[in-house]
Amino acid sequence: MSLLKSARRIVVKVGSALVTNDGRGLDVEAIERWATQIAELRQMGREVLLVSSGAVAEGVLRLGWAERPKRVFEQQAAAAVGQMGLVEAYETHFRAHGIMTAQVLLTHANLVDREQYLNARMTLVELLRLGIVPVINENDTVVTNEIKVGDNDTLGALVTNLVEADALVILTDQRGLYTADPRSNPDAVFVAEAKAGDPALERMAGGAASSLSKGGMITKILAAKRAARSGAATIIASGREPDVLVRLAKGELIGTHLAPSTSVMHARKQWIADHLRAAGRLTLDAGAAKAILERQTSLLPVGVTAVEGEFVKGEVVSCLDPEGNEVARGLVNYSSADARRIIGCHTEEIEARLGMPDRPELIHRDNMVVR
Ligand SMILES: Nc1ncnc2c1ncn2[C@@H]1O[C@H](COP(=O)(O)OP(=O)(O)O)[C@@H](O)[C@H]1O
Ligand SMILES: N[C@@H](CCC(=O)OP(=O)(O)O)C(=O)O
Repeated sequence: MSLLKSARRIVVKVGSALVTNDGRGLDVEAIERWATQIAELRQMGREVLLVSSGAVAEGVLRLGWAERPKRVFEQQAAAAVGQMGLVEAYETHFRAHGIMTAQVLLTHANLVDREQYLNARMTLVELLRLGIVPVINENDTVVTNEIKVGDNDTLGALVTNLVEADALVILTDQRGLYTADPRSNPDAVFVAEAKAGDPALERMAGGAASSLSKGGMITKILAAKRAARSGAATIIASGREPDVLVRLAKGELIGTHLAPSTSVMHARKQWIADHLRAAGRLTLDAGAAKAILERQTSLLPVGVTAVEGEFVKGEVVSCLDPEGNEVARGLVNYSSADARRIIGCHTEEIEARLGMPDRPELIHRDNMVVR
């Protein structure tokens, strides 16, 4: 049975190629169809948030450029132009069903700052309570390559976790996941059901098919793995399949269904796991890495052999085993300068090194997510 049948709160993500009719211009008929389907979902008692790509692709078209520009400031200009087209189209077509839309542009920085994260969550939940469909995109105009989420499959998963949605539906230009990219492998076999997070899926999925899109199938598979941590199911399906959302919600099996595992991460730990970049890195000795992996213990300074990067207390840092593999991430109790002074120390030596008593752990287990 479709994983959407019992989902009450749903994030729907639509990709650039779909939204812009393969780069020919905003596909207003497709937008009209999705609005009609989402209106019907709402009548079925479901809450829907829409994550829409297409700002850059539409902007490129409106500006008369031949292809997606390489330079960041040109992409940002295109996004600002194209986003106008997106919101206008969504607002018009949802209004025809008596539904208001709200534009929400998010950045990675908004989602890692705890206060902004909680604010974004409250705002989105309030919009849903008011019966509004939030239309979400990355705020491309203000983010640079280094600090952006980068693709809307990942943004869709972050939003799913943020609002604790039950399901993420990724609509794209393929039926779903195949064992290899069907464009270049005619023998590829369709995958109807799998477990989100299964590493075999990552080996099947390739990159984006055209310069219009960013992610490809791999970001969709990784998005499913990310969304599964908060217990959400992911469905990858064709946005061109007639009535796809409504049929899924009624229980029909369409597309690839990726079920979450049964263990769900606590919301606060989820927020830590959804930091896409760590502010610094701690290298652990073999004993500390093992204790964290096997017993989920706190990280004490005595088990750390090196500190890389500059960070302040409370930032997210990555913990590496002696071979350099990430074993955990967590909120650090010390700045990088203080951490460098106490690594290798036993707890009773910390006070002497720093001149004052402080927390015994570098990262407390409650603030740590084991990979
Ligand atoms: N294993 C796979 N199964 C299906 N599609 C794949 C696979 N590997 C790569 N792809 C490609 O991913 C594309 C969809 O991703 P993308 O172009 O980023 O779309 P969107 O704009 O919807 O995010 C497909 O058109 C397909 O060519
Ligand atoms: N924020 C960008 C998203 C680009 C993107 O992720 O595209 P896609 O891989 O088609 O979902 C835009 O609106 O153009």
